[in-house]
Amino acid sequence: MNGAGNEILILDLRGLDHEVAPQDARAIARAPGLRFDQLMTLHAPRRAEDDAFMRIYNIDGSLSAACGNGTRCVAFALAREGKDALRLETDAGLVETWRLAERVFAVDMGRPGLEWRDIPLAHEVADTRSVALEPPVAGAPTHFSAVSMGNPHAVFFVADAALVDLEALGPALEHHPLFPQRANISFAQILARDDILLRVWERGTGATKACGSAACATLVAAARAGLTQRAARLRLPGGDLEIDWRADDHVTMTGPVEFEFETTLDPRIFQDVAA
Ligand SMILES: N[C@@H](CCC[C@H](N)C(=O)O)C(=O)O
Repeated sequence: MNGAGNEILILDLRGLDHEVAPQDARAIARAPGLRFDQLMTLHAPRRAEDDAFMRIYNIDGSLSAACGNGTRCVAFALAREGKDALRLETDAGLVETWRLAERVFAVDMGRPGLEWRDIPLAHEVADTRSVALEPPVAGAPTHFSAVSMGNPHAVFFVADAALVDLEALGPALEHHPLFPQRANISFAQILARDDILLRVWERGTGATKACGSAACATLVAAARAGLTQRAARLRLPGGDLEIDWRADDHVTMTGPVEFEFETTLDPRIFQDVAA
């Protein structure tokens, strides 16, 4: 499936007692015809009130605790079972989803983490709204805003997002010593007080057409800096997301999903990797 162009592979393990190891996620990422930005595994719920537990893997096999676009894709997959509103548990806690139209879903992404330990950053900073990039990275802005949406985000405000060399700056910033758990890197251009252009380098995956949690983190960072209102359209290369930082401090993300194809996994993809 894809959510605003962010490519998501959902592996439904609800009937099985099986965990996907990082090397399995990497093997699936390399299997012919199975490209993804994130692999979402669905598991039986651990609490009676939830619909499923889900894990989120990047291309490099690393785990994330949040994936906004993937969560909308899971919501669409489970809507085929007649559930238009869901409670999904992740390693970061509960996310709730609801359907607004045939292929449009909203996700309550929870409260942003704004303390330096929440992100986490490598050392204490007084104000996560403007963190000095030390040591500096050639070609990158000198300051960024740090936000956790359950996963770590660094948001750089730039005058022209199209001019950013994402392939060069993305890896250097993802692995910057300020981020002990690495970070998702966003370059945001403010178009209006309710309109933001965004390009994202995702931790563990690379440049993607969209990143829902980055869109949420960017809106929070922009509103904290007084650059926008608390609700805005985020324009990403793969499509638009509507983000609302609500008065109760939760962030709601709304956007499209597309179903691409369904298949079963050929176990030989794991043997190939072992060999
Ligand atoms: N594409 C996702 C974010 C996926 C996780 C991220 N790469 C991380 O490691 O935190 C989204 O839509 O939020």
